[in-house]
Amino acid sequence: MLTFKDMTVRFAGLTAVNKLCLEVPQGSIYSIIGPNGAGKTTVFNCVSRFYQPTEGAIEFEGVDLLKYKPHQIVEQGVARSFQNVELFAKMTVLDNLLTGLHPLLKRNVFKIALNWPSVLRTEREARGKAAEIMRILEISELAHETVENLPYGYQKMVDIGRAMMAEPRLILLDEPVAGMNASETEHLGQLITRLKTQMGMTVLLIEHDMSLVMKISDHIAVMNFGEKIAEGAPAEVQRNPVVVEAYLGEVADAET
Ligand SMILES: Nc1ncnc2c1ncn2[C@@H]1O[C@H](COP(=O)(O)OP(=O)(O)OP(=O)(O)O)[C@@H](O)[C@H]1O
Repeated sequence: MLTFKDMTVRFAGLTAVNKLCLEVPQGSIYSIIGPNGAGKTTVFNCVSRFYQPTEGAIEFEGVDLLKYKPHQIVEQGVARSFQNVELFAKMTVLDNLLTGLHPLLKRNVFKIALNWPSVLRTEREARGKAAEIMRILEISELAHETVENLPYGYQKMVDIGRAMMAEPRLILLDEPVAGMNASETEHLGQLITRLKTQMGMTVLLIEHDMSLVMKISDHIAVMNFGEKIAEGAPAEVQRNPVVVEAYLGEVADAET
């Protein structure tokens, strides 16, 4: 579904990502792990088109993704959550979710000007969709709460809910459980699995919580210093000595 072909990203003298090749299969939870500064978020920023790779290609469903601008990506079926929650803090949960549709609605501006009943229908449908997503996230009772008043774990949920609003076929989640406690992590892990199994989305995940990654991923790519150093199913990656040395050493030691 998503293919990286020899993608390199350089910032001045620094090579953040070096000749990366990845193939993300449709319908999978595909995780990218690696130490801080390995290049994971840079990969996301290329997919969401905030960064332009220096070399190489990204294809989504066989189409060159690099020809699109950031605001066109949602229309192509790709949405993302952010490492640091980036919501409208003074707005309600419901209104934040509705902003997730904004990139899709924008192009209908003439329709909006000329056809008021259809706009009302669109708004009704949008609210219906937001209600459905809040139900899935189990945050319906928070619909009219101002986001800045919510605990961090709930803000993360809203951030993901906003990405879900566009019904993407591919959703990028950047450290979704960072800052969450164990039960919030468990809950969100189940939700991420449901994005795949019930909603048919493909999930590209960056996450430092190794027990979550090992539990929910179908496939894991490991990066270090901008390079892919290993990939495979969770069990394969977990026992790969190169990975253990680069990243999982402490986790493996702790578990044995
Ligand atoms: N806009 C930028 N300008 C210059 N350097 C950058 C930029 N974005 C990222 N980098 C550098 O690229 C490297 C990879 O950073 P990146 O954020 O992709 O790593 P990461 O694996 O996501 O790390 P973390 O797990 O800490 O989020 C780092 O050395 C970082 O400082």
